[in-house]
Amino acid sequence: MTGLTREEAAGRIMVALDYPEAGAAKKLLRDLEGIPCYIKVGMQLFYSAGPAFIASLKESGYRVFLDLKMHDIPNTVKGGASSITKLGVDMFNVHGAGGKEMMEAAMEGVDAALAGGSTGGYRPTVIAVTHLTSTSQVVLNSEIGIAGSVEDAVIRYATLAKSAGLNGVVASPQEVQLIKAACGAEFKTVTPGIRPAGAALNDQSRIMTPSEALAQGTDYMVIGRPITGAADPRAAIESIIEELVGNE
Ligand SMILES: O=C(O)c1cc(=O)[nH]c(=O)n1[C@@H]1O[C@H](COP(=O)(O)O)[C@@H](O)[C@H]1O
Repeated sequence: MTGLTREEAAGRIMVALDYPEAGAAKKLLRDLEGIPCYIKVGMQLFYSAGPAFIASLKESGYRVFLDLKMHDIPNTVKGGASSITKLGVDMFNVHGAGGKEMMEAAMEGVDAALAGGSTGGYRPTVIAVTHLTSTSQVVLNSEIGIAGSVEDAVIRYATLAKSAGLNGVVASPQEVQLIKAACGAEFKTVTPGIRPAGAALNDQSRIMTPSEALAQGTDYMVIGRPITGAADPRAAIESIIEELVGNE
């Protein structure tokens, strides 16, 4: 196997900008200047800073994953997907729990936006959340009421997402190999629940270290607090890149 270059390693990292407003997020971006990572904007920042912040990220040349986890009736998700596509993001997500028709509607929304021509024909990668990485086996069975293993439940959503025409899923790195086996190597895996050795778990449950996740074959690892909560965020991401370099 060939090792990753520093640039390739950085490109596998999606930094989660979980901040209350644009100013704090921009400070982090200044700290990370020159590192070619992917940027994830979630609901906290998007509900506050909105499309203007996405536009500023794109103008700065970042690849952007807009993580709004849509989960609604098909018609509403179709409209949401259309609006998101017009923002020109590189990736967005829906909840697999919305079902196949809802996921198909998301793809129709993308097509409708592209047909309108407002994105210059750029097609975003659409992925489905399987089971949140904060969900443990016990919570899945006892609280949510889904019987069986987390792995089986994740694979069910992944195969459903694939059959709906989506490009991949969000899951824990612990399920990557099963997803690739069930859905093919080209089906993207985006994995939060990444914790460098010794880092605080916070509210995550199904976790792995960056190098363990890479060894599973994950395409992208979403990392928030281990970088954004560090005293020196640039040193934190550099140390993760270092861990990944040469390790594919
Ligand atoms: O869709 C996501 O990005 C997501 C799905 C999931 O199952 N678990 C999960 O943690 N996330 C997101 O990934 C990020 C993880 O952040 P940290 O736990 O701070 O590394 C957060 O922005 C979450 O919203």
